[in-house]
Amino acid sequence: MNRAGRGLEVLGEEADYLSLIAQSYIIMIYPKPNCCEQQALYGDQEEKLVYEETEMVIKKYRIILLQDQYDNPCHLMPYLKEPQATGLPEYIKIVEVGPRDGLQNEKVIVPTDIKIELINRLSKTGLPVVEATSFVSSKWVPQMADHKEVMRGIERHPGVQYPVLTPNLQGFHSAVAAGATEISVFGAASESFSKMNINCSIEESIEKFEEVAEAARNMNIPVRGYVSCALGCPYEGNIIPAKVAEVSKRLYSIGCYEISLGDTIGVGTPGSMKKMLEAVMKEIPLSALAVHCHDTYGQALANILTAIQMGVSVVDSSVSGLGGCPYAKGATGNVATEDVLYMLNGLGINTGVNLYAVMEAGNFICTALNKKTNSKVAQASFNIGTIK
Ligand SMILES: CC(C)(COP(=O)([O-])OP(=O)([O-])OC[C@H]1O[C@@H](n2cnc3c(N)ncnc32)[C@H](O)[C@@H]1OP(=O)([O-])[O-])[C@@H](O)C(=O)NCCC(=O)NCCSC(=O)C[C@@](C)(O)CC(=O)[O-]
Repeated sequence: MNRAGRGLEVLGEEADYLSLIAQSYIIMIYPKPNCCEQQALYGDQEEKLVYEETEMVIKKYRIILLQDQYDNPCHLMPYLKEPQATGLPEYIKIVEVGPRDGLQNEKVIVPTDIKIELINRLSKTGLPVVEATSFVSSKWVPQMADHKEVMRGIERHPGVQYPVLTPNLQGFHSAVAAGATEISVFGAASESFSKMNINCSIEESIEKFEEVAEAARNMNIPVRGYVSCALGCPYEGNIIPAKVAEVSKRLYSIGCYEISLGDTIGVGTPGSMKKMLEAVMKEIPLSALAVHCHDTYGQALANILTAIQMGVSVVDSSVSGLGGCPYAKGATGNVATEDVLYMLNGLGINTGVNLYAVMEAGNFICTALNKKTNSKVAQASFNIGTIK
């Protein structure tokens, strides 16, 4: 069977797509990946063949066939529709941060097997990135002390990246030894927050990140960079957009392929998001920007919409809206992945993620933590009985 040929037919016809499913292959369409995703995905010769044959014909997407990866292929259907002419990005990459940012703030230590099961469930939803844990000091963040066991215990799905936080070389080496293939450094646009969070000034932090980035580059490990307090700081209040732009530029210049702008305490509004992004976009290509919103003041979705209207196409979110930062008092959860997906689905924007499967993963972790979901979408779905 010419699998590549069938893949091309599928783009035009849903019927062909379904017949492909019937042959137990599932088609996934991604925007063109960065090189690291390619490495992860193209270990298999057949997949490589598919890529090479289809890329000539389809400019915007690449196609990969994965055998029986998902229980429910229906979530892939929206890929097949023509994107709406809204001026918004056609595809948005969702970076799921629940297992790290979501759980790091839980007061009671979450058993390692629950963390692993959560990551495994999220991996089956079509999410391209699931941030797994952080290699930080267990004295500072006891909840992440089982980072090695988590990294060793998870099932790695093709096409899914599992980045981990590493504040310094010590964390980097432990992460690599535990099998990490992507890492994130995390700085801040606020001196006070930097000191409270990672016990050093912004300048000192960038020196440490530079060492990490160099070590990572030597091992072909991609590095993502966070800039916390991009829209406000729990200690200093307002942060000027120029400072966010300056720190973002530094992180980009040391080799971070993506800069995630964190509204750490969820104080931003569409107005401040716009001003901050305008400043950052002068220094960094739009394609390298992500937004990471907390929902403390209920502004997260509005802020994300503002960012995507400005062309940002990477959004961090956390299943069930779990989260907070141990060094940002009062910060509530991250924006819920379910709510972001619901909004993006409504805008006709592809994410490749199955909302229903994410809600089920959310139900799993909320049951394990004995807490109610913070996702409005999951709450509404439970209320009307679409999930038991
Ligand atoms: C950064 C450090 C480690 C500096 O901590 P330090 O105390 O300044 O480090 P140190 O170099 O002086 O070493 C002191 C001890 O820490 C150990 N140590 C040193 N480094 C590591 C490491 N990597 N992993 C494990 N252990 C480490 C080191 O071995 C030593 O152990 P001891 O000899 O006392 O037994 C500390 O401040 C820390 O762990 N902070 C935690 C920060 C954190 O995880 N914050 C939450 C994540 S950031 C966030 O949530 C925001 C974000 C990303 O989501 C975006 C947003 O919303 O804005």
